[in-house]
Amino acid sequence: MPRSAVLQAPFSNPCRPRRSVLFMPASNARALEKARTLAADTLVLDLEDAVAPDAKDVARRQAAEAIAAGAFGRREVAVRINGTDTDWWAYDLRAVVKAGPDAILIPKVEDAGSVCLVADRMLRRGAPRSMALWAMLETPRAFLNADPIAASHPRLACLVVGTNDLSKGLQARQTVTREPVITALGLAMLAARAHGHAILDGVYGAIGDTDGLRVQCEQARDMGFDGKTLIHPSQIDTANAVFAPSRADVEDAGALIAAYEAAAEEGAGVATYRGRMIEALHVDDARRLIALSEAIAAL
Ligand SMILES: CC(C)(COP(=O)(O)OP(=O)(O)OC[C@H]1O[C@@H](n2cnc3c(N)ncnc32)[C@H](O)[C@@H]1OP(=O)(O)O)[C@@H](O)C(=O)NCCC(=O)NCCSC(=O)C[C@H](O)C(=O)O
Ligand SMILES: [Mg+2]
Repeated sequence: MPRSAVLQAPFSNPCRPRRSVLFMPASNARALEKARTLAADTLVLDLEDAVAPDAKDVARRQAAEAIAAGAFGRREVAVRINGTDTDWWAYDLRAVVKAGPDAILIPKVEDAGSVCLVADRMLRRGAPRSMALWAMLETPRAFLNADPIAASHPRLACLVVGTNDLSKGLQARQTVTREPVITALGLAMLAARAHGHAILDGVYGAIGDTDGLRVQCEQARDMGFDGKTLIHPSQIDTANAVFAPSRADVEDAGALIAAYEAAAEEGAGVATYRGRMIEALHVDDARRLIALSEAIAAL
């Protein structure tokens, strides 16, 4: 590959910040209304586990009405439908696809077939090409099948890890630092990036524990996750701060690019910057970081 191509190599989802991805039960009209005022990058209107069986009809209707009414500004809006092992998911799609969410999130995906099943039904319901499909990995089998799931369909754009259901399935304890699920997080991360997808971390259930939330956000950011799924508005600021490049990060990235370009002018393919070896790959990463920072600023 010529060096110019390396320097401008594409990277996954360069311009869509997903630092904070807030779930809310679509049966909760107050939460749907409040979401329009919150600083979350993405909203997930839940039709699945946060909605009681008796409230599924109301939730579907409210989700569709809220999306059709709009006023979500630049926030991305996804709908989590019920799993393909239920009687509800097809009704969910029938209600919400025509309202035009940005994405449909399928919970408890265990194989490529269920992604294709939902994708086919979305097509039949008239979903535009721009409507993405996201898949939640939440069971031991899902993480073992992460690669075929990630490769399953061109509409698939994002993986989301469900660490509550995973911990249940593993009979693992939920700890702040997550050693019991770190292998699964790594498998999901490998599969997402191998196929150019975004990837979001699981929720942190201790709503008042900002320190614990920050630890998990920093861990996820360092692993490469794009952001964290959240359950309460009080968690948004922490996720937004941790997953955004700092001003110092952006300045450092700009200086690194300048140092590399100066060395490249001299015909070198490798240089040193602040005592570190830098190559074209570091320039790609610096460009990604700057692009993310600019996209956040544009919000
Ligand atoms: C957990 C909650 C039920 C708590 O609700 P509540 O008691 O109403 O909280 P507060 O009184 O502190 O709320 C303060 C105000 O904020 C609004 N609010 C609260 N939560 C949300 C929200 N998620 N989105 C939007 N707005 C929200 C309240 O309405 C109050 O507003 P105001 O009237 O102005 O005072 C509740 O937070 C909640 O339902 N959270 C989301 C639960 C959910 O969606 N769960 C599903 C996702 S979890 C998951 O996916 C796990 C995964 O599957 C896995 O396996 O790991
Ligand atoms: Mg779950």
